[in-house]
Parts: sequence; C-alpha cells; structure tokens
Amino acid sequence: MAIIRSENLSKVYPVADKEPGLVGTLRHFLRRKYRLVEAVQKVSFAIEPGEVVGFLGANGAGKTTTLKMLTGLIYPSGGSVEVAGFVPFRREAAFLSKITLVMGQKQQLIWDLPALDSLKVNAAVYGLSDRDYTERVGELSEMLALADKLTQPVRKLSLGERMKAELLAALLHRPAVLFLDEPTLGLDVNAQTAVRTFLKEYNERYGATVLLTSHYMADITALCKRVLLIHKGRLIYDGSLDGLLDRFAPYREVRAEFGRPYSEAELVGFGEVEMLARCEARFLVERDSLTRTVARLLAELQVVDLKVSDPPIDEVIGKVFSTGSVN
Ligand SMILES: Nc1ncnc2c1ncn2[C@@H]1O[C@H](COP(=O)(O)OP(=O)(O)OP(=O)(O)O)[C@@H](O)[C@H]1O
Repeated sequence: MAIIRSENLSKVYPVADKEPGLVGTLRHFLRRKYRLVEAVQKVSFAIEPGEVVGFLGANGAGKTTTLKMLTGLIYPSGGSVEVAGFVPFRREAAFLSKITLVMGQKQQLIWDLPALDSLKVNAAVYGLSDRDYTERVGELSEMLALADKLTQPVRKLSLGERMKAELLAALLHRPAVLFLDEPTLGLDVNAQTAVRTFLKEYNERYGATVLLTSHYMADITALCKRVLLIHKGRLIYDGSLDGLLDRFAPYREVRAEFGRPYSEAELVGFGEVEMLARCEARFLVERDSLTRTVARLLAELQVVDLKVSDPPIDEVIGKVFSTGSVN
C-alpha cells in the first residue's frame, strides 16, 4: 500500500501586483490587485514504502510547493494528499514523528551552539529515551563520519559537515518518510558524494521512503530508480530514469574513432554531427535506426573504435526544461 498518495493535488497562490513607487504603493493600499499563480496543478502519484523517488523540475516548476503540501506546511487549494496514513495539513504529532523535511537552504541547528545541544532539544521534542538518543546519535554520527564534530559550535563546521549534522538532527526521530529539498545544494563534490552515500545506506538500513529534489543529476542517478518530472505545475512524467531518457531523448550518442580524417560532409548521412576533430567524431543517432546506422558506419568508413551511449541526463533534462517539450 502506498505510503505517499497525492490525487489531483493543486495549489493556487494569490499574488498581489503592485506598481513601483509611492503612487503605486498608495494605489495598492486603496485598491489591491491580485493575480493567481497556479503553482501546482492536479498532480497525482503514489509512492510505495522504501522507494527513493527523484522529483525533478526547473526553477519555479512547483517542487517545493508540492513538498510543502506533502509535509503539511501549506494547505492544498484542491485535491487530496495522504502521507503515512495521515492528512498532512492537520499536523498531528503522530504524523510529524513519521516524517522529516530537510531543505538545503534552511537550517534548524542553532548557529552558536554545538550540534549536540540542538540534538538534545530534538530528542526532547520527540520524546526519545536517553538510551535511544545515545544509540541513534552514535549510529548516525558513525554513518555520517561526524562523531568528533558534534561538540563544536555549528558556525565552525564546514558547509558539508553542517549539512551532515542537519541530516542527523532531521533523522534522530527515525522518520519513515524523508522529504529532501536540495540536500546537496552548494556542497563540494566530496561532500555531495558523502551525503549521497549516506542517504543510500540510510534507505537500505531502515527502509525509509525518500522523495528528493536536486539540481545535481548525479544525486538522482545515484539514488533514484524512479523520477517524477514536473513542468509548470503539471506532472509530465512518472516512471524509471531509463524510461525518461527513452521518452525525452529518442536518440543515442555514437562516438567513433577513424583510421583517417573525414569531412563533415562525409559524415552527415550517419546522424547529427555534434563534434568532429580530425579522426574522432560524435553523432546523435535516432534510437530506431541505431543498428542500421552502426552497421553502415562499420561497412562504409574506416572505424577503429566505436562507442554507443545515452546522452548525458543533465543535457536531456535541461532540454526538457528549456523547451518545455513533453513529447
Ligand atoms: N508563497 C508564495 N506566494 C506566491 N507565489 C509563490 C509562493 N511560493 C511559490 N510561488 C510561486 O509558485 C511557483 C512554484 O514555486 P516553487 O517554489 O514550488 O518551485 P520549485 O520547483 O521549488 O522551484 P526551485 O527549484 O526554484 O526551488 C513559482 O512560480 C513561484 O514563484
């Protein structure tokens, strides 16, 4: 049975429009003008326990708004939502102990205090016993390689260490559902990898369900078999990461090394030439004609080496975001 279920979930924000300057302010004061922003429109999906699902979309697509509705921070304007058997916006204590929301750009740890002090506050809020508290802090800080950092004031931690400490604080009550909004935002490559590895291990160890947004495709490819793609408030794809490539990138990338240089004119018949440098070339070839094209390349040209791969997923997603093409 699904642990997260969203049916026709919608959110409309009324946004006040104010002209600039003093006159604009006075006019706005006397007669307010509102415009409606349909941030999320009839979004439906269901997520099973233990799944790690990537939530993708360009800036302003509606990801954070959806996460806020799933965690009960805002009311939906329409549709229904259920998480772990609860209606999120009722914000019942039993619901809050089942979920966590981590936002890469927000922090809950107190800046001037050691993380351990904030963790004690969280333990009290969630009513953890001393035994559970000690055991969980020990286990999580070991998984996050953070043990010797918890006694330092948070402001003295590096960005990566701070994010790891934030995760520790967010997971102390061992929630069943993790909503992660850009958990690796701004981290260097090593810290990103550490956070990713931790999330994977956490999901495997505790069977937690994870819904994750990230602008770093490496996070998505490392963690998520399934992705949801939202575009201008509408869900335009729900399926496997591979299926996303099939649907939005109906071509494959062929890299070839030749025994002699070829001109672009000699190569255009094989596909869209993306790169040509002396004896090397990169083409985009339609998936449907891939076998035929490769056979022709081998038969008609002096091919020394040949490699076929999917185009980089960042490129594919970037194209969907910029063109809005859903076909
Ligand atoms: N409190 C609000 N009041 C009015 N409009 C809002 C509010 N919050 C978000 N919006 C608008 O709703 C739309 C969706 O925003 P949202 O923050 O959900 O997008 P997002 O996919 O999370 O984007 P990003 O990746 O940039 O964080 C945007 O057009 C945004 O300007």
